[in-house]
Amino acid sequence: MKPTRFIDSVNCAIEGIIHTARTQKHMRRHFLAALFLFPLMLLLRVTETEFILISISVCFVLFAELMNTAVEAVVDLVTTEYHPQAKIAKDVAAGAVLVASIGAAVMGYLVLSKYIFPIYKEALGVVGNPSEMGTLVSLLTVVIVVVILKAISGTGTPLEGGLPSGHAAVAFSVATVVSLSTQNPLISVLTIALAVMVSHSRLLLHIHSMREVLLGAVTGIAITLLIMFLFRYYQ
Ligand SMILES: Nc1ncnc2c1ncn2[C@@H]1O[C@H](COP(=O)(O)OP(=O)(O)OP(=O)(O)O)[C@@H](O)[C@H]1O
Repeated sequence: MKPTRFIDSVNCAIEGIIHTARTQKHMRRHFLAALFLFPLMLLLRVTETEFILISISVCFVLFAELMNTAVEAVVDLVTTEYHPQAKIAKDVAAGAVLVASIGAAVMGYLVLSKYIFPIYKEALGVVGNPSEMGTLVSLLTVVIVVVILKAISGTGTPLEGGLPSGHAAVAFSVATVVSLSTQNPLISVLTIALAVMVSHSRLLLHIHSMREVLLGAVTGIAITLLIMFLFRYYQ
């Protein structure tokens, strides 16, 4: 039935949002990101203007996702068969979400990096610069531990597949070493982005599952930090 009262219209709008959150995993991720972001902004004591800028970016992403879901519903109503025009409509709507998300990520970076980077730099300083020997030993240890874990789990071959992902372990180990060597948060973020891309490629190639990649990343980071600590302690 068509709503006649204002309260009914608001109810319908909220139902639309709930439907989107229930059916679209991206919307749930956007909501989770927002849930994490708002307390973080309060914790970091961002200025009022910065709070407004990030809030607008977050609303814009949610808005784009709602529009994307509406376009998908209308297209599916018209046809569930493959149609080039249907593809264009859905792809353009998805493009809108992508543009809004990139905008929000850039805004988040510009605003939050100046609060987070000094804390991150301090954390890197706690572990300190790795020595050449420490770097070699940590990389070698990561490879050995990965092979042992693969043997224990009885999955994959030493160089491909299985638990954990060796590529993810080495990529994150290298990212950790580079982060500690440079003590530069921006370079650290960039190398971590590269490590994430290496790990993601293993998922795309269906060589590893998410669990294997995550365990690989944790193994790479944990072992590298441990070896760096040990070298610092005994030198
Ligand atoms: N009827 C169709 N005709 C042609 N291509 C289609 C059709 N339906 C979906 N597609 C293609 O599949 C993609 C995903 O569409 P789908 O309806 O599955 O949305 P979704 O999985 O919810 O995606 P999104 O991540 O964008 O929300 C579209 O971007 C489009 O390229």
